[in-house]
Amino acid sequence: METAPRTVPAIIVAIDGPSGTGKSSTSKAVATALGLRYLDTGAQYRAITWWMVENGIDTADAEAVADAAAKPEIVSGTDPLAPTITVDGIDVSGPIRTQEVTSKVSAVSAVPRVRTLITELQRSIAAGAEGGILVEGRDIGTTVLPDADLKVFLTASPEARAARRSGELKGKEATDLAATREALLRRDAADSGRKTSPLAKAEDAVEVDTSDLTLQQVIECVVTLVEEKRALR
Ligand SMILES: Nc1ncnc2c1ncn2[C@@H]1O[C@H](COP(=O)(O)OP(=O)(O)OP(=O)(O)O)[C@@H](O)[C@H]1O
Ligand SMILES: Nc1ccn([C@@H]2O[C@H](COP(=O)(O)O)[C@@H](O)[C@H]2O)c(=O)n1
Repeated sequence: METAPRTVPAIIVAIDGPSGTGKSSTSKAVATALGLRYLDTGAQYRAITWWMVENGIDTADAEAVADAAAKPEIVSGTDPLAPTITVDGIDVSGPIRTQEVTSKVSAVSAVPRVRTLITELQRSIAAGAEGGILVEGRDIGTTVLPDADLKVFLTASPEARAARRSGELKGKEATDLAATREALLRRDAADSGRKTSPLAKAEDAVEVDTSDLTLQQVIECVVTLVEEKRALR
C-alpha cells in the first residue's frame, strides 16, 4: 500500500524590529533553511520612495505622496536566495539602498495611503505563498499579518547596530560610528512615532536581543522557534 507523502503545513512567520537588528540577514537564512518564501517589506517601502524621488514628488508633502501612491507597480520576488524588487519592470534592488532613499523612506512610509496599498500587496503575496512564508518589517506582527503562526521581534543596542552598519559602509560611504548611530535612531524614532501602523512589538511576539549574539546564533534561535511551532501543528 502506498503511503501519502508527509506534507508540512504552510507556516507564516513575522519578523519585526528596528533598523540593523538583523532582520534581513536572519530572515533570508531561516527561510532558506526551512524552505519558506521570503518577503522584505522594507524593500517595498524603499521602492515606492525611489519612484517618488525619480518622479520629482516632494517626499515631505504627504498629500502629493498620497495622490501618486497608486501609480508605481511594485513587484517582489520571494526566493530567499535571490529576492528581487522591481518598479514598473525596472530592477531597483541597488537604487533603493542609497542614502537619499534611506533618508526619505520614513516620511513616505508614514503616509496612510501608502501603507494601505503596500499592506494589501503584502497580504496578497503572503496568501499566495503555498509552502509558507517569512515576512520581515516593522508592523508585520501587529498589522499586516496579525494571525501569523510565529512572531519574532528582534532588538539590539544602538551601539551594536551602529557597529554592524559601519562595517557594511567601510570603504564606500565612510561615516563615523556616532553619525551612523544617530541616523538609525532618527529613523527608528520616525518609524515608532508615526500614527499609522508604527514600528511595534506585537503582544504575542517572542523578543530576541541580538546585541551579544552572532548572526549564526540568531539564525539557529529562530529556526528552533519555527520548528517548535511546526511540531505543535
Ligand atoms: N547577530 C549579528 N551579529 C553581527 N552582525 C550582524 C548580526 N545580525 C546582522 N548582522 C549584520 O548587521 C548588518 C545589518 O543586518 P540586517 O540588514 O540583516 O538588519 P535589518 O534589521 O534587516 O536592517 P534594516 O531594517 O535597516 O534593513 C548586516 O551587515 C548584517 O550582516
Ligand atoms: N513593514 C515595514 C517595513 C519597512 N518600513 C519602512 O521602510 C523603511 C526601510 O526599511 P528597511 O527594513 O529596508 O530598513 C523603514 O525605515 C520604515 O520606514 C515600514 O514602515 N514598515
